[in-house]
Amino acid sequence: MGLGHVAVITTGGTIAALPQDDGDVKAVLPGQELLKKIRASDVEVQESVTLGSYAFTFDTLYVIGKAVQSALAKDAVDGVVITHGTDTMEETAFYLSLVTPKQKPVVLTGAQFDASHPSSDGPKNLSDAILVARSPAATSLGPVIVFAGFIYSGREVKKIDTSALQAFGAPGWGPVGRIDRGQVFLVREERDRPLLPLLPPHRVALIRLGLGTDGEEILRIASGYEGVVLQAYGRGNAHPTVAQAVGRLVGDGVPVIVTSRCNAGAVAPIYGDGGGRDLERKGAWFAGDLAGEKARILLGLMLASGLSREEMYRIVQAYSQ
Ligand SMILES: NC(=O)C[C@H](N)C(=O)O
Repeated sequence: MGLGHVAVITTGGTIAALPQDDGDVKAVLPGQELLKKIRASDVEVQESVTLGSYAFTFDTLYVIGKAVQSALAKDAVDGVVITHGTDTMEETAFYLSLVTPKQKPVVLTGAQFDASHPSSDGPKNLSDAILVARSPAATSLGPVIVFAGFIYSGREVKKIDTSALQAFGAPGWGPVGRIDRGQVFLVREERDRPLLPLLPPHRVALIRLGLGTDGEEILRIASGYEGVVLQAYGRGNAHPTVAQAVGRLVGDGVPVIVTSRCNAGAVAPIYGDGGGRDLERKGAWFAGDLAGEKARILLGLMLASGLSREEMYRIVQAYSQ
């Protein structure tokens, strides 16, 4: 491994999980135990939470964000690794990319097989992540996920498989780099986008449309929320009554962002009769190929930051491509 002092912040997940007597698999291992399996030198460990990432809340994101920023602020630290459950890792990676200045590499990793498995992927993923955290060139990528030998952008990455070792992908784009025989290869750049203050995001409704989802349903689900993200069909289309619902929400001061329930590709206002053009006419913002789960974090953080609607719109544009 190359040189450089790395802070490893542990948060639980399958990489730190073991089967318990009752059969439940739970995140239990202390941070030092994860490191023992890879004989890494020049690494400090800091435990944050010890949870499956499915149990995270926006407050957990904030706690991790603070831990990352204080680790980055230490002169002795050259890069940061966060061990994390895979279920919501893409959301934490994106949240960190919204709030973390690009000073040093920030890398998230985890495992699909728990630590009791004879060939668990955790140790390899962790040593790859440390390697990337020691690569100054990775700084400009912002927070990334390193998994199964590949490096993914925090904006693009998605968990694509519930059980395969290749748990992550960046549909439509592919990885930004890979690790091979102890070397880090980067093939793409990540553009600079506006940063937001480190805060717990506000709650935003994330509504995935299914055939027949109508405007009334949308209003019922959205009731009480400060913001709404729709995972609409294809290019960003919906039943015509959904456009009326969007008009109502926007008129009441509730921002609405349109994303797609497709795995890859951007939304765009193209169709009429309830299509994206109608949603746009009613005031919805289109988020390109940003995933709905990430648009939810972005909108929640913008609402927490108290930005004007114009500033929010500009930031959605910046993150939509
Ligand atoms: N593979 C994993 O890490 C999944 C795990 N259940 C989690 O904490 O998200």
